[in-house]
Amino acid sequence: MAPTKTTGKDVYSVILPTFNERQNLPIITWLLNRTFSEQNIDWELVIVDDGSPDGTQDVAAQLVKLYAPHVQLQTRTGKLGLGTAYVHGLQFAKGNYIIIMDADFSHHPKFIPQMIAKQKAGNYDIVTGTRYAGDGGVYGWDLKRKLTSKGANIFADTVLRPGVSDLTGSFRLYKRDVLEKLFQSTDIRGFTMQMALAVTAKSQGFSIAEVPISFVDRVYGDSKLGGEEIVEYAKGVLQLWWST
Ligand SMILES: Nc1nc2c(ncn2[C@@H]2O[C@H](COP(=O)(O)OP(=O)(O)O[C@H]3O[C@H](CO)[C@@H](O)[C@H](O)[C@@H]3O)[C@@H](O)[C@H]2O)c(=O)[nH]1
Repeated sequence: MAPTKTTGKDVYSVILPTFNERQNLPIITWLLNRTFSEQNIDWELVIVDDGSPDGTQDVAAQLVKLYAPHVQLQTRTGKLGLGTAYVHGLQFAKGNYIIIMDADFSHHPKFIPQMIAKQKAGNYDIVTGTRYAGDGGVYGWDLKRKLTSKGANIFADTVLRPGVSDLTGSFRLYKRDVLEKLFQSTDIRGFTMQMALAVTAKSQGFSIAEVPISFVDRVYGDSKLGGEEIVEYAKGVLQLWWST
């Protein structure tokens, strides 16, 4: 892909929440470095680790040295959840654009230049990766997980009508000030937060563009999504329906 045109002052901060990602972290960091370097884009990586027992923080500390000054490690004690990890990471991020993604390659860095180009083309407030439009897709999930994800999107779309094809996906590019406003506007966190941020953004008039992505299930480690999160999600949809 041809290099993406940025203003020269733009800095992209990737916030990467990690819990037990020791095996994935070196490769995702290498891929991010390669992607941004090839495009000559100013970037940083903010790893937010919640005391992973598998030694993720030791690996991250090595990466901080190896990729200096691009990588920083922020730690919290105990597993405090995906949503609050983004909020925590944003306090330390220096970029005027924020990218949030997973550490396990389900979100491949190769889509980042397309997301940046899309944002620039329309000066969008948010660009979201979508598995459910264009040539986007999901690979490697069993039927139960596919139905859960699709069902969660259909449920929220039917109740809230936000016009975003992938409400639960978390591979997104935000203008920093927009993300800050959204964090202040909704207190919904956890896995439900992606949906809450998109719905709140739409209700506040922010523009959202989409880039189709291939979501590939993780090879190393386990998903942290459980029944509790699914119940929380349903509650979150109804809470937003009531409040918007
Ligand atoms: N710091 C921190 N990180 C966490 C925590 N829980 C999960 N993570 C990190 O958050 C990312 C996503 O977690 P997974 O457990 O791999 O998520 P998933 O089940 O594959 O869910 C994906 O799909 C969902 C539905 O489409 C998405 O909503 C979700 O954001 C994610 O993309 C990974 O980098 C993981 O290490 C936590 O409590 N704390």
